[in-house]
Amino acid sequence: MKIAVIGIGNLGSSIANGLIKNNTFSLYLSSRKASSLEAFKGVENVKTTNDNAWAVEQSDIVIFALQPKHIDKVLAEVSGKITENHIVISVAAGVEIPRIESIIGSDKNIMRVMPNTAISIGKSMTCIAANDRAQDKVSLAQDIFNQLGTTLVIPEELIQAATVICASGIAFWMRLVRATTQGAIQLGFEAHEAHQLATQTCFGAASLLIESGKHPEQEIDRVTTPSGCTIEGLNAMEHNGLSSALIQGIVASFEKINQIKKN
Ligand SMILES: NC(=O)C1=CN([C@@H]2O[C@H](COP(=O)(O)OP(=O)(O)OC[C@H]3O[C@@H](n4cnc5c(N)ncnc54)[C@H](OP(=O)(O)O)[C@@H]3O)[C@@H](O)[C@H]2O)C=CC1
Ligand SMILES: O=C(O)[C@@H]1CCC=N1
Repeated sequence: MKIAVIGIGNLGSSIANGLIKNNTFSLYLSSRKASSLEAFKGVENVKTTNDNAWAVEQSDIVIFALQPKHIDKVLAEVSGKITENHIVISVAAGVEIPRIESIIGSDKNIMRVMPNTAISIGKSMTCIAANDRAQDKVSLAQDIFNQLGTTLVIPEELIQAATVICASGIAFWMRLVRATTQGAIQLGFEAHEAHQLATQTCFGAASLLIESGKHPEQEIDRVTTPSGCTIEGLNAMEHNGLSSALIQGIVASFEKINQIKKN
């Protein structure tokens, strides 16, 4: 399978790194600046270029990892090279399938895929939506992205919400980890120890929920000793608006992505 990634920035490089670790794909990485491609020079099964059209011509699947403000121009530039056999994947936040179809044609296989930066280590939560033409190609996309984490196929209307929860979500969880680290340092741990305690506890909490399939409150009930320190801490956090702040942040992020969609 030959995969082109157009735009080797934060997400494009994460996708490339995930695909390289997998070691079953031939990759064509295209970006404007030589510095964006430097880290991939000489890597086995990887070709780098600043010629987007060439990368499209070489590949079966093309992933456009461009900012919303750049994607229309690049799609128009390579449109003539996109065939009915290509699978065109956009990860651009807020850029809807009809907008892509209006540039390259609705007779093309088009998907909006929303991974997160954990794709670089094969741990992405990736949501996938496809246009009518590409419905029979969705399982192929799932096969690829399942090798880079976990996938969920969703209707396109939910991709904006998935972007907030899964893609922006990485930043939200990082901030919670950082705050926990700051708390641990205040309680007496060295910074590196605090980081280890926070990240491993976060990992343990997520793993417990994934492996048990339980609701978070069931696991919380097992930790909260009556009159104990956990419920004291949880209630203080809620009095200060922890759940409310998170939900408001998610909604604010969703409102913003819907503005990007209109631009
Ligand atoms: N970052 C994230 O976690 C996530 C991002 N997204 C979406 O992915 C997209 C990319 O985001 P992100 O990686 O953060 O953005 P970046 O700005 O880091 O990367 C975009 C890259 O596109 C390249 N580029 C711009 N114009 C061209 C062109 N004409 N030809 C080839 N390459 C070009 C730039 O490369 P150069 O530097 O070489 O000029 C730049 O590095 C956005 O639409 C974003 O909404 C979605 C989910 C998660
Ligand atoms: O912040 C953004 O707009 C992009 C989309 C999700 C993650 N990064």
